[in-house]
Order: sequence, then C-alpha cells, then structure tokens
Amino acid sequence: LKVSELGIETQYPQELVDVLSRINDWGLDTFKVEELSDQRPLTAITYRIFQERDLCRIYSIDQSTLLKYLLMLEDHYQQVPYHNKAHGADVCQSMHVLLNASALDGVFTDLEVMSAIFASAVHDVDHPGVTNQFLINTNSDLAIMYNDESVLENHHLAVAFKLLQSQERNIFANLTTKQMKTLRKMVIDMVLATDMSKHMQLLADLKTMVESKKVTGNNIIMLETYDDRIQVLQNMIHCADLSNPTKPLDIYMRWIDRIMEEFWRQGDKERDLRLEISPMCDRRVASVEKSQIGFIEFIVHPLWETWADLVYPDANNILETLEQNRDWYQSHIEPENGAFSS
Ligand SMILES: O[C@@H](CN1CCOCC1)Cn1nccc1-c1ccc(OC(F)F)c(OC2CCCC2)c1
Ligand SMILES: [Zn+2]
Repeated sequence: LKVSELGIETQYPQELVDVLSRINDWGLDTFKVEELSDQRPLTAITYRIFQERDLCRIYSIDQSTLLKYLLMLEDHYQQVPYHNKAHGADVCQSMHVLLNASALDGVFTDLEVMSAIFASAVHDVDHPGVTNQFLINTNSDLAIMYNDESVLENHHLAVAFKLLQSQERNIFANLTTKQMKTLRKMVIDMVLATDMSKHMQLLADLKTMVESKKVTGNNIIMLETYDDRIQVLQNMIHCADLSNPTKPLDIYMRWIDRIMEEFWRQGDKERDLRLEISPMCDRRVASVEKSQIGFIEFIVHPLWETWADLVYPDANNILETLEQNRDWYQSHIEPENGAFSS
C-alpha cells in the first residue's frame, strides 16, 4: 500500500500505511487506525479492504464515489462510547478476516463477499447508544417506526441504503438490477441477524449445520442453497460483532471500557426517568469482570466454539485466545471481602 492510496488525509501517512499492513490479521489495532486516520477508521479500513479484494475493478465502482459514500456513512455513526465508527470499522475488518478462512476458499461469490463487507461496515450506523429494549420502554420514535421489532437493526439498514440514493454516493450504480436485488436482500438478512434476540436461533441452526457438514475432497464446506449460504454469512457477521473477547487482551479491555461506559450512560438515563435500571447498566453496582465471564460462558464461547467446528481448524487460534482471556478474568476476580462473600 502506498501513501497515495490511503483515500483519506492524515498527518501520519506512513504510520497509517504500516498499521493497515495488518488488514488481513485478527490482531489489527482498530484504535491505532482511529488515531492515525484523523478519526476516520471506518473509511480507512473499508477502503483498504475494497482495494485488497479488488472490488472497485470487479464492480466498476468509482473510487471517489466509494470514498464519498464511506465518509458520509462514517459521519452518520454517532459519537457514543461503544457503538461508534470504530466498532463499525472493527466488525468490518473482523468479517474480512473470517471470509478468508481456508475452509471457505472459493465458497462465496464476489457479490456475496462485497455484500458481507458492506453489511459489516454499515451494521450499526446511527446507533444511539441504547438498547432495543430501552427504545421500546421509552416509546421512542424508532420503536414506533419499527413496531418494536429489531428496531435498531432496521434503522441501521434504512440509513445505510438511504445514503446510497444520491448519484454521487451510489457505489452500486454499475451493478445489474439482479445483482443489486441480491446484494440488498443479503445485506438486510445479515444486518437483521446482528439483533441479539436472534442469537439462540442462529446458534441452534449453526450447530445443526455443523452436525451435517458436507465438505469437498480438500475440506471445503459445500453450501448448496441460499438459506445455507446466508446462514453462514449471518453467523459470520454475528461472530464478528461478538469478537471483542477473542482479540488480544489489551484490545479486548479497551472495548470493555467502551461498552461499560455506554451501558452505564443508559443506566443513568433509566435512573433519571425512574425506570428500572437494566442489567449491568448501574455504574454504582458494577462487577465488570464477572459479567464478562458470564458473557463469554453463556454467549461468546458457545458461538465461537461452534464456528471453530464449522471452519476447523481455521479459527483455532481465535478460540484459544478467547479461552486464555476467559481464564485471565477467572483468575483476576477480586475476592469479595469475607463478610459478604456467599
Ligand atoms: O449486550 C450483549 C448481549 N447481552 C444479552 C443479554 O444479557 C446481557 C448481554 C452483547 N452486546 N450487544 C451489543 C453490544 C454487546 C456487547 C459487546 C461487547 C461486550 O463486552 C466486551 F466484549 F467488550 C459486551 O459486554 C456486555 C457487558 C457485560 C456482559 C455483556 C456487550
Ligand atoms: Zn455491532
């Protein structure tokens, strides 16, 4: 990558080129990209991935149109502690790495790959930093608009596609009508799958697929129907969305700081509104380490263990890091003082 190919202005061009050289690695430091890209991590990372996968050439995407769309998309991520443009960038880059699993070599078409990268980049755009339940409980305009069903996820999709409607930002202008129809359906199906209320069903279906996994001679997964293909992509974006605990511990800890601040600010709002404070949202009764252990035990590890089965052995290192991080937190639980420990 050359400085001239960064797509964004920065005072640290060479350092940014150096950090982005890890675009295919699980340990890429999104926070470093955020700092070195003059607060443009989503544009810097997504633009780099489009270049890496040659998507502008394959789909005749004008590079300045792509940059205009990405900068506008990035500006529509809100300045909230966790669900901001850095999270969008992180999930996009994590998805990019998951798509490179050798068990998935040649499985997905270029259009499916571009749909997955696009879905990841847009998946939390305009997130207000509160949960679906909070939006429902407070009779918000968004909950009214989407009838309490996947409120945030429907909103992210509507914003993402609305931004495409101006001719100077329509990166998909040169797709055929059929290609655009397919891309739009897959992006909708993937972003809707990031609604945590779909987690148990997604995981159950993934387990069923793993049990009946069909592979070619050289261990490549065979996915014959649209339902099978989109199910793998839905679990992939869900894994990317829940990948913080699988990253190097120092990076994981910084994501925890951000999500806890976002949860605590929601708790502050609930307290002011005399609403019941949601679980883990009361900054006055925080047990950060314990709740991470529960999150890993009940949600993150079961998902990643199943994903690691599907793409065996490609995600073994990721699963290993998750288990090391879990063990680290297990051994660093501050002991409750004697008088109150159960
Ligand atoms: O909220 C989570 C799912 N709920 C389901 C109901 O029980 C509580 C957890 C997933 N989710 N959804 C959006 C963001 C996140 C989410 C993302 C990174 C998180 O932690 C770390 F990895 F940074 C994270 O941690 C929370 C706070 C302590 C335990 C869970 C949450
Ligand atoms: Zn997300």
